[in-house]
This record gives sequence, structure tokens and C-alpha cells, in this order.
Amino acid sequence: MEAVRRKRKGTKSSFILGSHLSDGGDNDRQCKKKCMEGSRPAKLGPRDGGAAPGVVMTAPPSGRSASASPCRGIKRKLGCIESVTRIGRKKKLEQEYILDREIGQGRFGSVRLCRSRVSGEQFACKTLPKNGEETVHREVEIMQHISGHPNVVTLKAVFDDSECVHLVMELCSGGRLLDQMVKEGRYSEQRAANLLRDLAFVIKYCHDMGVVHRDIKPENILLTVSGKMKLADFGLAVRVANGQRLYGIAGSPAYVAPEVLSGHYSEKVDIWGAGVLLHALLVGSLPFPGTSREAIFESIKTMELNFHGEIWDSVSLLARDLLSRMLTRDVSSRLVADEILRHPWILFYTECPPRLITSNPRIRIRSAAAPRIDCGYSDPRSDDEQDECGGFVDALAAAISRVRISEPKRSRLCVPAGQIPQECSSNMKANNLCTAF
Ligand SMILES: Nc1ncnc2c1ncn2[C@@H]1O[C@H](COP(=O)(O)OP(=O)(O)OP(=O)(O)O)[C@@H](O)[C@H]1O
Repeated sequence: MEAVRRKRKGTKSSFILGSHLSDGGDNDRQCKKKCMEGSRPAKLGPRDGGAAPGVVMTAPPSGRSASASPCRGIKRKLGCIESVTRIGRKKKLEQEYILDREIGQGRFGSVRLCRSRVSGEQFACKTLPKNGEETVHREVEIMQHISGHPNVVTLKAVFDDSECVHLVMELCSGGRLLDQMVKEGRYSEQRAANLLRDLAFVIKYCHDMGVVHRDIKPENILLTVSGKMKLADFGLAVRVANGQRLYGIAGSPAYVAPEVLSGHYSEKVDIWGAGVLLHALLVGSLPFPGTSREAIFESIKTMELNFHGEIWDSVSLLARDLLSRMLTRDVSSRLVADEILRHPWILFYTECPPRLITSNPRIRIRSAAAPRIDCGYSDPRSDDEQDECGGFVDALAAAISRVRISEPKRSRLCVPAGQIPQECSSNMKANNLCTAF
């Protein structure tokens, strides 16, 4: 826990859930995320330093070849995008904004606080060097494409000069979800479910818009001052046509889906990333530990999750059920975002008024000891409350009776027999790289 805190925010060597695989070397820093070796020839923009053969295949929405230039999208869209978010417009950043202190540092650039000269409003300004022009353009284009969703960091303006592109974005002054997780430890199911619902909403939106984020992790989920989550960092996102496959390894190691490691995949990789995040929220540790990137990849490919053991005792069966459906290696049976939103665990915690869940001991999703919802009670609620929740609980009770927590699914998880224990009490020890927070 301490180790996590020490190495945090704003430093490139930050411990991140996705990179505690670190061997500490340059090689690993390169691979903190982005563009790991691809299984197919792929373009590597100068932003990636040209250091590794790899990746980032973007698939144009029109269904053209994935090798088409990612810049074409932005050119096609110039006619309809707001001019303030257009690369190449004449205004200079300093004419409109006053730059302030650095508030974040990513692999490719820094993020600074800035203030509008006109309104005085504060924003975040991400500066990316132009030497990775294609990927910068793709990030801008994708942000333009999906900006406006309440759970996506809004792009306000784009400026460029001879060396850099500056993205002025809404400011998320609540910081990163990761920091909150480190500070607060395990989340209650209620809180985790609400967060996952928002994340599933935004993932669904991205997928409906033909965008795969490819780097879902708590570092890339920012919080507003009121605690609302916003998906950020579209640096690895790509656009896909319906049903189009993606190639090339991209992502952050601990969150990467197994099919990414095999070389071809789909938008379902975002569900896997969200599943890893849900695991971390519920039990405070990452599901696929390892002392090196390779070891983590090995865990991702082979480790059997069983959601049993002491640490899981306090986690409801429904939560575990959802997790198992998000972290299945069988891509075809892995849930889509819409199915997450309709899962009984999400519905229970997000549709039922919180006061009824917390104040009424008879309305609760039980843990392993009593794996069902107890709704056979004489209802102490007012008529309104019953209207609000009663039908729902009935429906949920019916749904839950069909939900079964599977024993480890060998067929789904396609793993070897050896089972790596999930108990993570030792996870809390400093220097144990299995430790998430
Ligand atoms: N809109 C924002 N509001 C507040 N802080 C932000 C915002 N955008 C980014 N940051 C901060 O800057 C950090 C780096 O931003 P971001 O992840 O977008 O950069 P990056 O170069 O793409 O990073 P990465 O190394 O993850 O690829 C974030 O972790 C966050 O702390």
C-alpha cells in the first residue's frame, strides 16, 4: 500500500495497477502500455519512438481497410466538427488560455491546468509532441467523435504549434479513480456497482460509436469534483467498423485481455478491462498477478479464477457471477456492455433506492452463506417505496433464481489444471507485486 502511494501521481515511474509488472527497466517503461509487439505488421507512429515493431491499428468507421491512414478520419470530418477543436486553426493557445501548473504526466505528454482568458473557467491542457502525428490526430479525432457523453472527458479546444498539439479538456479535479482506490481500499458493492454501471454506459456508447478504448483501467478514469466518473485517455483508442477485428498488441499489461495476446480481438477487450477493474474494486487486488510483464501475461492466459476463499466471503454471489462473465476467456460468451447494464447485480444496486438497500436488512444480496435474495418478508415500506422497489425486487428475485455461480469453468477459461490461489491477504504487503493497493 505504501509502495503504491510513494510511487504515485504524475511521475512516469508511477506504480500503476497496470504496470506493477515492472521490471524497472527501459524496456518495461516502453511497455507500460501502448504498442507492444504486434503479431502482424503494423504501423508505428513516431510518437511511439519507432522503438518496437507494433501495433495500433485503427479501423476506419467506413469499414475500409484497417491500414488506412488514421488521419483520413479527421480530414473527412473537418467540415462538421467545431472549429475550436480543429487541428490547424490559427488561434494560439496563449491567446485564449493562461497555462498554469502541471497536474499530470502521461507517457506521451504532460497535462497542465489552464484558465480561459474570456470566462476564467479552468480546464486541463494535454500537450502532445507532434512527432507522433498520426496517433495524436487519431486521439483528437476520436475525442471529437465521442465528446459530449456525460461520462467522457469533453474536448473543448485543440491548438497546434510547430512542435506540439494541445488538447484543452474539461477539468476533472477529483483526480484519478486509481488514487481514490488506493486511498479508500475495497469498495462497497453499492459503490462498485454504481461505478461499473457508469463505466458500462460509456463503454456501450463508445462501442455504439465504433470506438474501442483498449485501455480501460482506473488510471484512465477521472473524477469530477462531485465524484462523477469520466473516461479519459483515448491515446490507444481505435475506430472499428461493425464486427471488424483488431490486430496488434495494445493496452496496459494487467488489464490486457487474453485474446489481445493472441493477436486478434474485438471491442470485447474493453469488457475484460472493466472486469479487471471490478475485481480490484471488490477485493482490492488485481486478478492476474505476476512479478514481471511476462508472468502477468502468463496469468492472464492461463490462471483460473474461482472467486472462492476468504476474501470472497463478503462478496455477493451475484457480483461474482458478473465478474466471471466479464473475465471469461471465451470471448463469445463474455458479456457486452448492454448485458452488464442488465445484470441483476447492477440493477439491484443502481435501480433500487439506496436507503432501501442499506436500511432494510431483509433486502440484500447475500453472500455465499445465503446465496439468494430474501424477499419473502412482510414489507415495512410505505406504498410509494413498495411501488419503487417491490416490483423490481420481485423481478430480481426471479432473475436471481436463474443465476448460478459456476464452479471454475475449464471450458470457458481454457486453462491448465494448476490453480493460482486468489487469496490476497498477502497482497497488501509492500513489494509484493501481486499487490494492487
Ligand atoms: N481532463 C483532465 N483533468 C484533470 N487531470 C487530467 C485530465 N486529463 C489528464 N489528466 C491527468 O494527467 C494524467 C495523464 O493524462 P493522460 O493519461 O491522458 O496522458 P497520456 O500521455 O495519454 O498518459 P498515458 O501514459 O496513460 O498514456 C492523468 O493520469 C491525470 O492525472
